[in-house]
Amino acid sequence: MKVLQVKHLQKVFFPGTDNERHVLKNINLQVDEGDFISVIGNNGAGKSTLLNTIAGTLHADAGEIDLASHNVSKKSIAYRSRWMSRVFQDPKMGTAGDLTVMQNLVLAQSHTNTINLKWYQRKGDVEEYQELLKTLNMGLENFMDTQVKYLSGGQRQALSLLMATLSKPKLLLLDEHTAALDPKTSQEVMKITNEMVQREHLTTMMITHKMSDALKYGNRLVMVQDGQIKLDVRGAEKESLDTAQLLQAFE
Ligand SMILES: Nc1ncnc2c1ncn2[C@@H]1O[C@H](COP(=O)(O)OP(=O)(O)OP(=O)(O)O)[C@@H](O)[C@H]1O
Repeated sequence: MKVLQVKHLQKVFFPGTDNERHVLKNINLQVDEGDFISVIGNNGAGKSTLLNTIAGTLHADAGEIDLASHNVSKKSIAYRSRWMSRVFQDPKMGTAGDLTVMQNLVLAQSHTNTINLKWYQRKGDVEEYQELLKTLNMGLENFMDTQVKYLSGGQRQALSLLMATLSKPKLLLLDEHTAALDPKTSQEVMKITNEMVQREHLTTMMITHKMSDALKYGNRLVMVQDGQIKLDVRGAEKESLDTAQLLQAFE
């Protein structure tokens, strides 16, 4: 079953001026349920613009976006977020620094349920959240009442991931979500990401500049180049790719 269908998507920045730039040129992409897609490409290729138009941060100039069988092309970010979650490069973007770990989790949950911050302070619920945090293996279950601004970047990004997936989104968008972390933490967060995606069967699009991660994780790899999809491989074909072949595909 398809989760996302992008049809003839186009985005032009500064149209009609000397700076006119066609950043998305007739992009067509179908994302099936359970796909875990690594999205790679040169700086300025259009990867983030593609994610931004899917998420609704930017509106496309032409084309159509169907998400969970709804035409969302002209819909707001809020409307699309019924089915979609996003984690950004900056760990600060996905969490509220002045709120505690617990309060952040409650807030994330309240996007789908009508609950309030107090309601979820009951013992049973605290334990439920602690169990969830334990799955991250970052010791966050011991910091339930700590303000998130005091966490490390890796802990904060792992929490962002958990918050983004609490509502069991149909589509998870990861926009270079490990790029701001040190190499070791980046690998830890990548491992957590993969475990979460597999456990929850999350359909995922992940932008990364790390060729090794793009090859290692996911069932599918999409390369964006100059606003177009240059490469779209999956399954055994993806498995057989190596870094040298990928680098060759870059122009
Ligand atoms: N809001 C915007 N207004 C004007 N130009 C933009 C805007 N967003 C992106 N661009 C331009 O569109 C082009 C593609 O940018 P985009 O961020 O999508 O590339 P990318 O593939 O994600 O690159 P990177 O790997 O460097 O993040 C770039 O030339 C960028 O300067």
